[in-house]
Amino acid sequence: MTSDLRQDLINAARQFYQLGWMVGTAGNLSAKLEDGSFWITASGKSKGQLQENDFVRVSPQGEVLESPHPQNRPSAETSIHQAIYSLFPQANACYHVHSVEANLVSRFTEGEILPLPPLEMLKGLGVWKENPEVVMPVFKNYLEVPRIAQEISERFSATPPDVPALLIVYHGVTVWAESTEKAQHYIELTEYIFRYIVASHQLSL
Ligand SMILES: CSC[C@@H](O)[C@@H](O)C(=O)COP(=O)(O)O
Ligand SMILES: [Zn+2]
Repeated sequence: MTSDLRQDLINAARQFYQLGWMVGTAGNLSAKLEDGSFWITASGKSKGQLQENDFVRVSPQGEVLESPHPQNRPSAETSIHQAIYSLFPQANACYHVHSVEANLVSRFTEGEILPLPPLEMLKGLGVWKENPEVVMPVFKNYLEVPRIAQEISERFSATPPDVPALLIVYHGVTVWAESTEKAQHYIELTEYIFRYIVASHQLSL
């Protein structure tokens, strides 16, 4: 069971790496187990060639429970995954990638939000509305990652997001879902929406 989930993360990371969304060790992926602990990519690993021992299993509080290599450290952004699993108990996977488009759309944010175009693809993110007017929450990219996690916890506790995704400005997107398969879809969908936004600005639409 645990090894299956890591295999899902390995396969997703390889695909995202090939798409240019996890180059130079960027990004981190995690999947939650039934006891609430989660496997997360160890910090600084090449995401195109992960192996099962390139992960760390951490508790919901962030303690390392299992580390197949003694030198493995949990992702530097583990606190964001912890915040997401704590805020959304139904989430079983949390994926974070860095695409060029996520950084380009950072230019089109309006304070704490990125307005999303009313695309059919939003249905894939759970938005079942005609001509939806929804936004993606945007967070500042503090050097101290726990500070980003704290702001995510505070804002989402007060106001649940329209979509299961958030953008850290000039950094990348994070999505969460009930399964690793859905988290992969959500990354593909958010990246599609980012490409659309970038293209529409290029066309001055
Ligand atoms: C290419 S550096 C990117 C990191 O600073 C970070 O943002 C990231 O996504 C990967 O950190 P990691 O600690 O490997 O999970
Ligand atoms: Zn990152």
